[in-house]
Amino acid sequence: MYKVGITGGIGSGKTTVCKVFEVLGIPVFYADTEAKNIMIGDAVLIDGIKSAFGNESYFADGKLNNKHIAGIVFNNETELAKLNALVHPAVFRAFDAWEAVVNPNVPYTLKEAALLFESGSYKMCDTTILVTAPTELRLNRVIERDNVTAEQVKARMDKQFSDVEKEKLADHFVINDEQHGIIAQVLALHQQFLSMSNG
Ligand SMILES: CC(C)(COP(=O)(O)OP(=O)(O)OC[C@H]1O[C@@H](n2cnc3c(N)ncnc32)[C@H](O)[C@@H]1O)[C@@H](O)C(=O)NCCC(=O)NCCS
Ligand SMILES: Nc1ncnc2c1ncn2[C@@H]1O[C@H](COP(=O)(O)OP(=O)(O)OP(=O)(O)O)[C@@H](O)[C@H]1O
Repeated sequence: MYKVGITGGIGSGKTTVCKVFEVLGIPVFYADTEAKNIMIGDAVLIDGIKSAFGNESYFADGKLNNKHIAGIVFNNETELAKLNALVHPAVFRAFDAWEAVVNPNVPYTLKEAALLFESGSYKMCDTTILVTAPTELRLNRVIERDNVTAEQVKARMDKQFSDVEKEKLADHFVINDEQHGIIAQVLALHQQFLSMSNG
């Protein structure tokens, strides 16, 4: 099945863009959401996370203490590498399992991942989309959405490839600023992917 990877820096709007593809009937695998599901469902991973970041990584009811983990990893490269090494292989496996049961009649699938390029998982996709927006707009979107500080968002931006680095690796682009509408851009890409997946 033809596989499209989609990524973009924090707050670029990749999830919002994926929702438009979903309206067109395209199944989307959300790697960030899946990562969170696995982190509360996989006993081996839970143990690994507790030994790396402490028992307070989980609340008594089993929910993930995102703030606790984020506070450690986004301020320390080594700790972030540790978390990525624990979580990313499990997400790759979850994607393979998802793909094996997806409706075989769909023309293509989308894999949404914040770290598509950083993790190397773009190499498993047939083509890629990069969603971009100016840094200031991304910052403001995330501050509003997550009720966090600019410094917290910048700490995550610093741990991701810059848009310049990502642009070198991406095949297609969606500009999600205040001047460009995303719907027309998605429709145009959809037409291209339909012809690619048929050919
Ligand atoms: C540290 C955690 C618990 C913080 O949870 P929180 O709810 O605050 O953030 P959430 O997961 O919704 O991510 C929001 C955004 O933060 C950025 N981000 C998340 N993880 C990472 C990472 N490992 N490196 C760089 N940026 C990241 C992305 O832009 C992402 O879209 C969580 O992000 C996590 O478990 N990350 C590790 C898994 C991962 O790498 N996920 C991303 C790709 S699979
Ligand atoms: N074109 C737009 N117009 C208005 N609001 C938007 C637009 N695109 C995204 N947003 C808003 O900006 C915020 C960030 O968008 P979204 O969650 O899609 O980004 P993301 O790239 O998936 O972020 P993250 O990397 O944090 O997961 C959301 O609250 C979303 O509703």
